Amino acid sequence: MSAPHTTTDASLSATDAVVSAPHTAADASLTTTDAPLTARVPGSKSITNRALLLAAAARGTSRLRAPLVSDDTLAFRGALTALGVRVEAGPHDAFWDVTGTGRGPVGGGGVWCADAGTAARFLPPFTATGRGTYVFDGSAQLRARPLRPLADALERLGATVRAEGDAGLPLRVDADGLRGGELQVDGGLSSQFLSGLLMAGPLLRTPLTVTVRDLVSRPYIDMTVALMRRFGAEVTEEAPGVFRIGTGGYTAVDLPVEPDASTASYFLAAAAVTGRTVTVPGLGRDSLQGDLGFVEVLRTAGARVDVGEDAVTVTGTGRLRGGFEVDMGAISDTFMTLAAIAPLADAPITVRGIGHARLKESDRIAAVAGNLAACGVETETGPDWMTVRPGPVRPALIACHRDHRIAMAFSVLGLRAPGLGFDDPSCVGKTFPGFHAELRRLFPE
Ligand SMILES: O=C(O)C1=C[C@@H](OP(=O)(O)O)[C@@H](O)[C@H](O)C1
Ligand SMILES: C=C(OP(=O)(O)O)C(=O)O
Repeated sequence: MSAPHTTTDASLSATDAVVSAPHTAADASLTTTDAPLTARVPGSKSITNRALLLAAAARGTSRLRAPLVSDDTLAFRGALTALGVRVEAGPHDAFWDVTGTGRGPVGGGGVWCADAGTAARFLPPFTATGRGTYVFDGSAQLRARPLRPLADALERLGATVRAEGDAGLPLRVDADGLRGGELQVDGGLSSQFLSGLLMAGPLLRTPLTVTVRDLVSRPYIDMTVALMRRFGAEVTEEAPGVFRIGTGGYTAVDLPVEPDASTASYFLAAAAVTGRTVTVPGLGRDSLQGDLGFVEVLRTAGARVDVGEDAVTVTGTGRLRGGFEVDMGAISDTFMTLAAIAPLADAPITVRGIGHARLKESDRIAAVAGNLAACGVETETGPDWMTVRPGPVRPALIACHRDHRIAMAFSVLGLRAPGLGFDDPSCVGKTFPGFHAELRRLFPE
């Protein structure tokens, strides 16, 4: 399997799905003559939290350079610390040194996951490879998110798991190591179940073969496999969706963390709607993050896009083209970035394949539709799609639903639509506490 080039895969699926793109009005008031901007985008949440886990499971001390420092990664780090893993931060969090034991944790205890889906889905399999009783819990928001397919899979590998909530958390894991063998897992609600099981694989007593059905968010699995290999694991995809993992464990590494591609989507979309040029350094064509494929959607919408070796640049062309449909199932964290700016386009835009986005920090289809309605924008929605019609955007109070991406996506719309307020702007801290300051630095009022 050629793991690292997920960006290309995601971008192909984004552009392939385009069915039509007729164009009409351009906004002549926008120009591209202003100075190019460079966005300071912090580290990838998904890479930081995977690297924390893999380093905790590895033999030796790993150095994670430029990790993301945000609510989600601090929750993940705190949970590992509670499990007895040593994490030492360098000056200004320039790096985190993580000392692993080469096996699962022992001793048991409570594990607080806060709002972090990655903590709730990656840490139970890790603890199950160790010994002791672990009780996982998190915020009311995280308690509402599904965990059952993961709990069932861990039971089949020999753990005793009790899910106390309707969906998942609180979750109790009685651990005494896991056996390998053949395992089937359903990936239709979230890819994170499979990522958690794959990462636990090298710590199992015998080799594991996992077959996944109905997988959403596939690029995150490619990221998981690529990082497992970086930490020395033997993992192969023997047939599409069939993964075999050897029992050789992990070895410590020195790992630079890329800037977060989902976070970059807001600044790149800002370029598209303002007619400016925005570059994000450190995100290039070899990125591990499928969400970089969002730029192909911006290209379809009329922006100029350059994905270079070590940077991505988007230039707005003064018009946002609509009149297309796009499947964003592989990169669903970025669908709100598109949907929030879609009223500015010259024709309707339809996003498909995003049913699983209803199971995140909020029901994201409903949250976007509700906020666009408050702005006087027409939408239509279905179980896994939404259409946004162009039209004037009136001032409104955006309901963030404690969802960082709702706040960030609608902030981009706010660059072109005056009078948007936010009921909970600080919820951006889940992945980028400095988001509003950075957007204001680049686009002063
Ligand atoms: O594995 C990961 O790091 C993630 C996978 C995705 O979730 P789903 O697989 O539930 O879509 C994504 O939405 C989330 O922000 C991070
Ligand atoms: C879905 C998200 O987070 P998680 O699943 O990691 O909580 C997200 O960051 O958009």
